[in-house]
Amino acid sequence: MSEMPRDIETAEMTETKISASKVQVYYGDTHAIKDVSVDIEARAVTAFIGPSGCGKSTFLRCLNRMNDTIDICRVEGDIKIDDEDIYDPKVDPVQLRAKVGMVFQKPNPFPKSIYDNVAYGPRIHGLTRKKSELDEVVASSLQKAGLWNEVKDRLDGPGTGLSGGQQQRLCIARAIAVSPEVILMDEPCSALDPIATAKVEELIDELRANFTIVIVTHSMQQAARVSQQTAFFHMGNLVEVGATQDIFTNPQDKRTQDYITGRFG
Ligand SMILES: Nc1ncnc2c1ncn2[C@@H]1O[C@H](COP(=O)(O)OP(=O)(O)OP(=O)(O)O)[C@@H](O)[C@H]1O
Repeated sequence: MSEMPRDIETAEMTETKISASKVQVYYGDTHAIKDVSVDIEARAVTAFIGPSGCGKSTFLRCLNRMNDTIDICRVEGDIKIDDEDIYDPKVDPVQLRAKVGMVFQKPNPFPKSIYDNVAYGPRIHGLTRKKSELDEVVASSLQKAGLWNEVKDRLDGPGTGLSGGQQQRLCIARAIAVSPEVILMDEPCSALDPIATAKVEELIDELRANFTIVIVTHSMQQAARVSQQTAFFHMGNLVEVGATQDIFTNPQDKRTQDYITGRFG
């Protein structure tokens, strides 16, 4: 039995990795994210759910400054990762995106070999000194992504020659190869069949031991299966955030309840 006082125990269990405060996002005149504040737990999976167009992907892209690449997009407010302001002019977005990796809806391997896909990040960031070290990073990233056994005999083959589910796990291996702390996933299973989806979900569950994961999903079943924390967005507002089990069994806001019971969305 734990001897730890309850409040200390709870504080340790919910270490915050990302803290967003009063975030606004505009695309030109469109106010896409409205005053969103949320803490994202370290080494856990947080799911962003909500109806189409509610701002899930926009908010996700704020977390590694991917919105910087959209000309008409303007982000205001504070986002800190481990207490560092990621919008500080001192922060190099390229370095930030190594620390906060991203996996997209459609698997997007580079037109290169499986090996070179995974080696790409470590090479451009100069993370390894010799070929044997790079080999080791490639192998361990593919192992962590649950793909090693399927590709170890064809590392020189093209990444695009893999099945859709394998390609998505290759993209996850590519993200892992630069040792990120956070992995953002924007509907990572929407292009996959149920078996490939199950494998990626299993992988997400394993990865949360070492990474902070934020996943946008249209599937409430998926959010319930893979996440520990769920945030419900509606029309640019963050309506409710909390433990996944509480959001799905005891939502506090009528809009959350209507969404999870399928009344809209
Ligand atoms: N590049 C862009 N330029 C202009 N408006 C955009 C852009 N990207 C998103 N928006 C607008 O911002 C709002 C939020 O879109 P976003 O894609 O973040 O929602 P979402 O919840 O992820 O939607 P979905 O579930 O359909 O992917 C929408 O009104 C959308 O039209």
